[in-house]
Amino acid sequence: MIQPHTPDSTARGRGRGLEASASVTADTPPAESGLSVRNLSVVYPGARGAAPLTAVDAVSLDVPRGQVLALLGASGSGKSSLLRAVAGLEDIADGTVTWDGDDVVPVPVHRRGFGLMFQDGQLFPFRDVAGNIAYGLAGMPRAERARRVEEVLDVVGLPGYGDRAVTTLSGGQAQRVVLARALAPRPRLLLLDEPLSALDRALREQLATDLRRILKAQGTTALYVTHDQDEAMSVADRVGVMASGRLLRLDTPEQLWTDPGSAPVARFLGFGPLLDVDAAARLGWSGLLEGRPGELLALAPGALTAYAADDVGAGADVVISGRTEAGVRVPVSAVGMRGGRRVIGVELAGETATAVLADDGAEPVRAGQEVTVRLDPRRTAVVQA
Ligand SMILES: Nc1ncnc2c1ncn2[C@@H]1O[C@H](COP(=O)(O)OP(=O)(O)OP(=O)(O)O)[C@@H](O)[C@H]1O
Repeated sequence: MIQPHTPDSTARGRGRGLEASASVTADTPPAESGLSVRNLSVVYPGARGAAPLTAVDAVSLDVPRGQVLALLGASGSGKSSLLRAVAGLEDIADGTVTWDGDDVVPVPVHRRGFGLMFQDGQLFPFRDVAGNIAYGLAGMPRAERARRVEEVLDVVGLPGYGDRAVTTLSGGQAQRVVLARALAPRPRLLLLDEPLSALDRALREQLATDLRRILKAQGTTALYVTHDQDEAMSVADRVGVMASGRLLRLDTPEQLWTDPGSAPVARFLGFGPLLDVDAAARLGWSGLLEGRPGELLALAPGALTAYAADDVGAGADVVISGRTEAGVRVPVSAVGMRGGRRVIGVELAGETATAVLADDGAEPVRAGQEVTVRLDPRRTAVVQA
């Protein structure tokens, strides 16, 4: 049975603006511990007379020691430019980057004590696994170096792989070696740019979970760039959502899901449709927007359940603001499977929404027929337009 809805149970953080939702602002003093970025901008010169391009636009954020922060955003949103600027690989047009309160901008890349891991880690093909990992440990006594190589191979789940030729590794194993190589010198900050993007989905999911475990076990401070929201949410303590060079939002995965704050962030996380008060009223759901004038009701993935049978008495009633709402009859536009469950596309307020098909014993559902959809109010959020 779905619990009675109270507006605050699904839509917290009233009145959060885009700017107010980032956890630090340009005026916040740099943190005494860990990475602090203030008002950082990266501007690329325009090619052949074109206007310069602001790839990172006045971004401020902190990564306290031992925390993992993921930057999430669509292609071209400026994530890599920000990461590269922190690494020292890109000039900054404005702003500051500090570690433990010390300015690192004048410090050359290789002296920052930051480690880097990219999508294609580019192992040296002529060195074995141990040789690749030891590469960053020059200057360490031989025996200690060998011990550290063994240690990080254990950490990434490849014990005893030191003698293997890197050309014989699978894609997943190769990226584990790349991670081991990045971790070996114990960087004070690890910068990871789409480290799993070249892998297939199943491997990506497994490695994302492993990566989080490894980074947390090592106490690694990390900035992690990805366009994959599941990856960001599984790896990071906090997730920053970027669009057009700006940091729209920075929060814990849980808080982002319960309160995305604004329409662009909600859309990027996969919420939809986003209903204004009129559309919500036509569907009988306007109670969820009570006291939130001008804002939108955002439906999270899985918010809708569809019942094919005419008699949907078996389905749970939805209680919105003390009223029991009947289901809504809508036409089916598409049928399919997702994550092993039958899902259907339904037309809702001019948008196609996905509903999970309830196992109500009905005949197979076809495009064009009508079904009843019910909303789980706990899977909604109220966001600024
Ligand atoms: N060296 C460069 N010179 C000029 N423009 C660049 C350069 N690098 C990136 N850009 C532009 O800056 C913007 C931000 O790019 P960036 O690579 O930082 O985004 P991103 O979010 O990491 O995207 P992706 O996920 O595709 O890598 C894009 O419009 C891109 O075309």
